[in-house]
Amino acid sequence: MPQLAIDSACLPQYEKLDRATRDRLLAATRKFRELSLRALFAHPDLRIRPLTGGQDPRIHTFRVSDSWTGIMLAPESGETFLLIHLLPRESAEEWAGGQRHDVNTVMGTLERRDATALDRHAKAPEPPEPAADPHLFDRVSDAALRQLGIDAEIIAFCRTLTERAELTGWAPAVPQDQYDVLLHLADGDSPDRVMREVVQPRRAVGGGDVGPDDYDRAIRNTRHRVVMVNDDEEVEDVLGREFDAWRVFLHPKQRDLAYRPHFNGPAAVSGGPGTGKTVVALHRVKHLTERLPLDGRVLLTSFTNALVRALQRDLALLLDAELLTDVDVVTADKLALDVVRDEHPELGFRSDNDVLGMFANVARKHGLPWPADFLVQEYRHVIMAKGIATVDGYLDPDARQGRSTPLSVEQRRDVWHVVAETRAWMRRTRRLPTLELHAEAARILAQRTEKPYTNVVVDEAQDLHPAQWRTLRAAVPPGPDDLFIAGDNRQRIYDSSVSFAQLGIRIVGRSFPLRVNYRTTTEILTWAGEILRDQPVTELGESAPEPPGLTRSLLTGRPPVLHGAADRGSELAALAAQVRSWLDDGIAPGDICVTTRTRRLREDTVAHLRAVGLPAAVFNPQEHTVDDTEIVRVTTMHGVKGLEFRAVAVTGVTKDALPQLDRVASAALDEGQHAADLAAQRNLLYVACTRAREALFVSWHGEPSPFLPAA
Ligand SMILES: Nc1ncnc2c1ncn2[C@@H]1O[C@H](COP(=O)(O)OP(=O)(O)OP(=O)(O)O)[C@@H](O)[C@H]1O
Repeated sequence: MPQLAIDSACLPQYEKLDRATRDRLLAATRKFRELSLRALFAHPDLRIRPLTGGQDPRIHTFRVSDSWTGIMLAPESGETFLLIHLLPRESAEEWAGGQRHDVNTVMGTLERRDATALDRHAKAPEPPEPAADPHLFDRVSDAALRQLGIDAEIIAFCRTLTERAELTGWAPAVPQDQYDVLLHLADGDSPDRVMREVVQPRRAVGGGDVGPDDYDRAIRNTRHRVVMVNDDEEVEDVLGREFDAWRVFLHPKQRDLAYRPHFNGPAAVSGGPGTGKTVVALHRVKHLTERLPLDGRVLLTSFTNALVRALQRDLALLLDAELLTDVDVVTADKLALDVVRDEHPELGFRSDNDVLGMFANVARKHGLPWPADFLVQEYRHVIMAKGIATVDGYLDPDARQGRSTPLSVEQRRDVWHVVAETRAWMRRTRRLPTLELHAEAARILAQRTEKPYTNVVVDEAQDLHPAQWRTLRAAVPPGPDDLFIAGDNRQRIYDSSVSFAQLGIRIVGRSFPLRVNYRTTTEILTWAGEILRDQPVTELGESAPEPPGLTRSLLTGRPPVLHGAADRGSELAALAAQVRSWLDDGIAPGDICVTTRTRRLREDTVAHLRAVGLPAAVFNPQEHTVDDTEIVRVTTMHGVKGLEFRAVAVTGVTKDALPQLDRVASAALDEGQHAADLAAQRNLLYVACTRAREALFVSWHGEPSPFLPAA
């Protein structure tokens, strides 16, 4: 019986069909699965026709409705039909006539090219050019290109290119996997690296070569663009999910990481914004849950309540209801609170502001010279970060490694005294701040022989404090697949720095980068990348620099709009005009997000937008979900962490606000902390700007922030 596969190019087209046409398409796809080849080709309604004079004899068209045509690859010998595209009748034949499909025998994938356009290019007379002009791929030999799966036609084509932009302009015509190889080479990656990162992950499952005529196997191996469907439900499920393509079409590297049978210990996935780390984490949960022992449980955790709720929603799209019950999706803080409350139900929660006040009180009582800020930092970044439990531990010469303010032994004794007294006070009053809850949770979990989880998957890992990591580490027995960690140090916006090795999380040899951005246009990503110019990026959980490598987007669009206003009133007026213009362009209010530097400005901005008749509301990621489509959300820059919107306005990027110096430790107090706090604020601007999918508006009043890229 024939099999049916669907190319991802059909998804956005399906969105354009009305209900009746969708039903007709569904009925047609049923016939492709159920009828014999003879009956199919003779079917009067379907009117399957080969193209006359097309580039690819396997391409056929069929009738979906009077106005829509389906385009199908019907292999001569094989069993598998591939639905390639859905197009309005008047444009279908012209498009289909130019396309050709070939098996890439090196990667084992099925690729499509615009053969007519490439022919035309090959036959065009060479423009006169100076002989010495370098070509884009001069440094790569034909033999190396062949090994990377570039075929003769594309080798000849790429030898004519002199600039990257020429290559990207040809993206729709060049076979998709070969295009990816060429883009990596154009960005300076070595052939060895391209082999490792692009070619190998695409190679056929089960190994071995895929022959040039083995269309069936190539179709099955092209899982990043093609999905096999077995029944009506699956067809509808795939086609009706343009915005959830991540559920079905994983990048080969994403699939490799998510569905690798086992990692022999903790594994980490890093990569710039929008590279699909969350997507990989979700698929990893699917993989782990499907293999869970009878009494096993999986924990999926992220940073804020809003992110946790978004993960719950997305996981429900990926997992059967039965499997979902084996997964807890909660923040690390909620886990710690539950573990502690289990043993001490009476314990309450204490805010960080409260902690600052307590330190100030105790220091004053003892007449000590340090400001409360300094004591809180010593408590947070030394004592709690390193898990120091005794004065001797604190007096150890290595304890304060990385802190730049020297303290004599006597001074350390004084600091320890203040910290110990404050902590005792917290316990006496039965109200603990987050870090204390984690210390207690980790202690309780360490004593338990039965750990609550079989596997722990962590998203947005870059901002967790070592105390939070200790809870997560203690929640799962060490061993294969214990921790799967996704994060990006470019997006670290809080002040914690973490050494996985010191926390007993050994990821050496199991740390993998993702490099394709699926969210943001090249224009926005490139501009935002300049915010981090000269700022070295370290590897997740380590102090070593991240290996070099570009994050690239395959999307293109308009450059960011930058607006400098004379005063706050004019800035707000420009913001309102921008939001209105996005709404006029058909962007739904819920697809628009405005960020501000502080909470006070957030409230103020909402009030202004409402006053001019725009549907705006405050978004607080600890309280709200991200599903409301009726309002423009206004949130702080911290509040957009991990989220994305079609259009984002980043406001108040003013010299006095970024960096906000009252949130930066003074260099006199601790130089290292000063630099780390500044870096976190620079990252904050980067995070806010990289939430935009299509449109980014950045504004300030008075002098612009020094973090902004030079005009
Ligand atoms: N294979 C894929 N196919 C289609 N869309 C994808 C794929 N992978 C990721 N995406 C989409 O790209 C966007 C970014 O993905 P995701 O949120 O997982 O990235 P991230 O690396 O976690 O981002 P960030 O670090 O910026 O929070 C999402 O809209 C996601 O659905």
